[in-house]
Amino acid sequence: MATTPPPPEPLSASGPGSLSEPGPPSERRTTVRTLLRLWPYVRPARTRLVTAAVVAVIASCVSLVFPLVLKWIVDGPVAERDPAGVWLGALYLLLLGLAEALLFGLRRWLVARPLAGVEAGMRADLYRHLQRLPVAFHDRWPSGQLLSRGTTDLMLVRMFLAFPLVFLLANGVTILVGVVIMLVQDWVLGLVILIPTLPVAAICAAFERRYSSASRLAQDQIGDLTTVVEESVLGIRVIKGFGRHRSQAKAFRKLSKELRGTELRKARLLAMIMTVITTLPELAIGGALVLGTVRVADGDLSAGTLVAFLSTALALRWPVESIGFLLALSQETATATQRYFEVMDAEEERPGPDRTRVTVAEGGEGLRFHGVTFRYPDAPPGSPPVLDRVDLHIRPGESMALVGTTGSGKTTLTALVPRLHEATSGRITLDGTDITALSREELRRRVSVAFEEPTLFSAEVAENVLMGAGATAGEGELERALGVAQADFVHALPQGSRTQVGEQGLSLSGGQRQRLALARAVAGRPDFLVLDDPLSALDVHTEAAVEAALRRVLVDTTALIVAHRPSTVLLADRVALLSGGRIRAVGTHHELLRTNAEYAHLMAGDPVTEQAEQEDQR
Ligand SMILES: Nc1ncnc2c1ncn2[C@@H]1O[C@H](COP(=O)(O)OP(=O)(O)OP(=O)(O)O)[C@@H](O)[C@H]1O
Repeated sequence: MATTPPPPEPLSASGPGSLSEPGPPSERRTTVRTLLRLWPYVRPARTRLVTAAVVAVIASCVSLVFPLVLKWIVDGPVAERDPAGVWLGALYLLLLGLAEALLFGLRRWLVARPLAGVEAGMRADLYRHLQRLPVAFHDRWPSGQLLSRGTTDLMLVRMFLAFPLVFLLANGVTILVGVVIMLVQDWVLGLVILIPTLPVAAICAAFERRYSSASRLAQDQIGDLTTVVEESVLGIRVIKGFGRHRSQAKAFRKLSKELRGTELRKARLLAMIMTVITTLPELAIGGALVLGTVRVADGDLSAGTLVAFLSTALALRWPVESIGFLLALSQETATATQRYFEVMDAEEERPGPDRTRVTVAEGGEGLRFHGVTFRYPDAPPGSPPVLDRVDLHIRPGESMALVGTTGSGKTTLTALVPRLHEATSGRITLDGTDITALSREELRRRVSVAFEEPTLFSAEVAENVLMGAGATAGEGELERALGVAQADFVHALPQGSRTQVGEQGLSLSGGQRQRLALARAVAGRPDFLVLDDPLSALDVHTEAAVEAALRRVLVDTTALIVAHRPSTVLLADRVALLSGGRIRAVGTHHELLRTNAEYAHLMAGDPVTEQAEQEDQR
């Protein structure tokens, strides 16, 4: 069975985001390696990115030429009182300024379009991958965590590629070139400027570790906040119905406050590193200024050299000061990348043997469970399996109702047929062929499902229904499916079957949505139909009409129908009782009523059952 790594503990302050614990060394080492995983996405944009980096380096280095022109003006035309020379110097400075501005503009233009493509490509891959991940993965991951990975995290990645990555390189080269220029101009003053290098490097390393933890926590908290917002919007009826605005708002405020706390912690760390990075070099520049002035007074140094030296040092202020900010953004991007790949690394559903297509023998032996055991991957260790060596045979063309108490595992059993979950052990066969030997495409073509909680997509009614049929299905199939599901109300909608149904079909009633989900299940004329209590939201008259139509459909379809109400049970040829993880009895409704006390108890109190019992007694 496919296993996926569990999601990080998003809300736990003692989880991977805790500032007090910088994380294991292996985790820290992976920062650069994590960023390198972006390479396949960045590859197509590499030429433009490299050109942009070169342009940024040239633009930064142009800023270092200003002090050299200044030195030339001070030691030359100014010392020689030559106004024409001063004007010429001013012209050089103007041209340099223009060149610098143009180069920065060019850099922006170079990266904007390809990086939007990188972000879009990564998002498309994430969406594609999410569609292929097993249901067990989606059971475990909160939707907000997935949403935030596909939005905020990817935006951070794009911003990093457009700005910090290029500037880390450009500013690094500028600092190196500037230091060399200063050392060449005067090595003593150059060494004074270099004094803060070691303490700044040590403080940067400590900052990086702490900031990494804080940014992980903040990004996970954004995911949790997104989950709460999403649940509140989807569950707005429950919230209003139960008057839970205040408690829901309180829960939101709590999470929001925690996120604010983490963001403030990040801001404090950033303020600390910015203070250090600004103060220590400023002190060194101050020291160099005092020493330089004394040496100019002693005649050991020309005034022009001191002006050029200090102008170079001042030109390096932005590249040096930006390091804290750039490191912070790099850390946030490493975290975003890590979060992105946590999802991308999760194992997809095994596709099944697509190439060696297995065809199911016609007129075979129906749907069969052979000693099927199932345990949810996240079930507590030692807990009994939900299904324990289930044996069940549904003959070809037969419809079998599955009954059992709430939580007995009916939904779980039905989910195994279309392989929404994989059986832990045992086999399920369709007309004698193991379902794991069929390609997913083939399996889902032959087996149709309708769930108790019907999900409709933001699309036309017709699109929602024909989703269950082949690509060539048209009006005929649509009308037939709507007829079977007794969904005539569709024709009364403003645009008939072309009416858009709202988000999750919320503009329709529960019963209307169930009927559309049922229509979707029968639209493709499947050989095997799995229905998880599909009529629960219908009134008795509509249910009776749907049942009559379904009975006609079920004549040549092998069906497994989860049922709670005897009226649904009566739709089936036979009934299977699921209890304690096993099939305890199989027979007709009336047989089981007579012979199985548990079944009789389960159905007790229902008018249909009571009527059947009275008939039996007569
Ligand atoms: N994703 C899951 N992870 C872990 N346990 C689960 C998961 N889904 C269901 N369960 C557990 O499996 C058991 C069977 O659930 P299932 O939904 O199959 O029951 P059911 O018979 O269909 O119930 P109902 O009649 O109420 O719909 C329950 O104890 C439930 O808590």
